[in-house]
Amino acid sequence: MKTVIKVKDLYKLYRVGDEVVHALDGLDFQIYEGEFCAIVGTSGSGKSTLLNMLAGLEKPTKGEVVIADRHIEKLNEEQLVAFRQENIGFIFQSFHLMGTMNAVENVALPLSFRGVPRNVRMKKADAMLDLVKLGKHKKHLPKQMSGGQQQRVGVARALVVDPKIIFADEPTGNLDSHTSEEVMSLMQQVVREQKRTLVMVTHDAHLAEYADRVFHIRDGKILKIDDNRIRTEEE
Ligand SMILES: Nc1ncnc2c1ncn2[C@@H]1O[C@H](COP(=O)(O)OP(=O)(O)OP(=O)(O)O)[C@@H](O)[C@H]1O
Repeated sequence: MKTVIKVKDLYKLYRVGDEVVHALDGLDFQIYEGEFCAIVGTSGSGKSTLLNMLAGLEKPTKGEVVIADRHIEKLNEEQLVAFRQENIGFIFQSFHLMGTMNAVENVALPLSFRGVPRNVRMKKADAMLDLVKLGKHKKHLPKQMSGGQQQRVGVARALVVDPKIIFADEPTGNLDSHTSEEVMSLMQQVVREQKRTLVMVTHDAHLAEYADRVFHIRDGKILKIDDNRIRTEEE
């Protein structure tokens, strides 16, 4: 199996007044190509800090984050922007869709930042919306769609740039439990079909069951890593 993300001896400390918070307290792990990994923990356990380190949004205090053979912690801002554009798709809790653009236009947006011609953009966005089963809602504005449909647009938008890795931060945090399950199973399916690597952060241990592997994090440390694939095979 090919390693896509390698985290080595990772620390992030924050100083708050006289106190030092160990947000990440010595993490070591690898994520392999094609895996769906969930990082699970309660509020304040360090999930968002970890995702920020992986995406290069913050610098670690110590340690290494190697993604697709690049040392993320050593890149400057300009290199990081280029790296993210080339390798990473994001799915956000609050969808982050443009209210004045319809579904296809929203999905096509990341391609316009890369200078892809309009007809190619629209064709790709169209295909992605079919993939997330929103074929009938292509011309709908975000406000004309349900929360679950809006997040499916978010999933399509993350995939449209052919990213090696997708990061999702509480992607179903604003959805009811039934819709959350639908979005999770869609993400699971497209990640498998398209052989993407997906790293999702959630506080919900039940939703984490959709992942291939579950990293349990507490006080900035990994307590254990569960492999759901082994269990599924045994069942
Ligand atoms: N910028 C910061 N300055 C100081 N402390 C911080 C900062 N960011 C995070 N922390 C602290 O680091 C720890 C981990 O925070 P983090 O946001 O990663 O947790 P989380 O698991 O994502 O929580 P939640 O589920 O509530 O978002 C917490 O104790 C938090 O208070």
